Amino acid sequence: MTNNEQHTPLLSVDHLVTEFSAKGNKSITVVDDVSFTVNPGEIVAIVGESGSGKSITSQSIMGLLKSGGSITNGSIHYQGSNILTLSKKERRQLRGKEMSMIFQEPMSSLNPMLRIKSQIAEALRINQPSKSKRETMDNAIDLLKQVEIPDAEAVANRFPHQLSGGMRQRVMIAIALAGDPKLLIADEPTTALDVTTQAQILALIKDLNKRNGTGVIFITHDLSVVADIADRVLVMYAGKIVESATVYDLFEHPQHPYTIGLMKAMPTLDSQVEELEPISGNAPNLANKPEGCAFYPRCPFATEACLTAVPELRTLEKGHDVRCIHPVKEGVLHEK
Ligand SMILES: Nc1ncnc2c1ncn2[C@@H]1O[C@H](COP(=O)(O)OP(=O)(O)OP(=O)(O)O)[C@@H](O)[C@H]1O
Repeated sequence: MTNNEQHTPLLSVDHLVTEFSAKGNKSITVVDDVSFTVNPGEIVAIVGESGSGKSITSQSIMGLLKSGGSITNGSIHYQGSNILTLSKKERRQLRGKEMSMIFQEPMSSLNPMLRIKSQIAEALRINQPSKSKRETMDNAIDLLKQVEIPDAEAVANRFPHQLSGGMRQRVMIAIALAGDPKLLIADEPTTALDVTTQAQILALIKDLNKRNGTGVIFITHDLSVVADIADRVLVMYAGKIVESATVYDLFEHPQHPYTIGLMKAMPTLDSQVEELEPISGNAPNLANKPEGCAFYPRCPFATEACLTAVPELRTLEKGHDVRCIHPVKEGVLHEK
């Protein structure tokens, strides 16, 4: 038994189901029986194409589902307590202090009318209302330094539009760190950034994770980002986890045809554009999913059985789960 397993996980999501309902329409299940844990100091990546349910999983954890969305089954335990039983006020207190989130486009979360220092101070005051104005401002500058903003004092006096995309994302991370959270959810935080800035932000998140022992859920559609940052990976397809493994196992021994497809579509430093193979077809319409395996219509290895068999998530070896009746390990994959 490893050290991590002896302790209660920081976060434990069990059989989570989240649905959306629109007036007069049947409700649509967008997160379907999702279970995973995050330990302190661990970075868990959730990867999958657009619409696979990554963001709704994180919004369910944060208690930030938009209207029409609701959790209809399962539990979410934070440090051993089911947070789904908390009041709205208690959930609000948890956000910002215990768990924080950063998004793809910082501009939509920052107030364009307020200087950076005031926005960080506002986040600090929620958690430390008794601190003097001077102390709060000093803490705000410290946070900007922690996220490696050069000339923090000058940046503190600027407005969001005066900063580059990378600097704005650093400011968002500083705001997310104001309550000293133990869990950070990063939803595609580097997608809008150029490659160099992306690498700097990833390095910063890794550094904060190692230095403060923060558990991180990192959401992305980009496997090269996963390879760079994650300890463990959950691959999502049509609302379900289809593969879950350590980052090493996932890249060395991918088991699910969807994961293999994502890898073939992933550019590497020495790959030629013509070698890349996008996965054929489109992700299914969640209101009208195929009957058996949801990946069946796009799967180059599918057999008759996949048309009707609904695959369970099963453990192939310790720490490596797959939702496929023909995983690579069992040696039955033959491309059609
Ligand atoms: N407010 C909403 N009402 C109805 N359906 C929604 C709503 N928000 C999201 N969905 C549906 O939930 C599914 C999962 O969406 P989600 O945003 O979690 O996907 P994602 O994997 O994060 O994709 P992306 O990378 O594009 O953000 C999608 O099919 C989407 O259409």
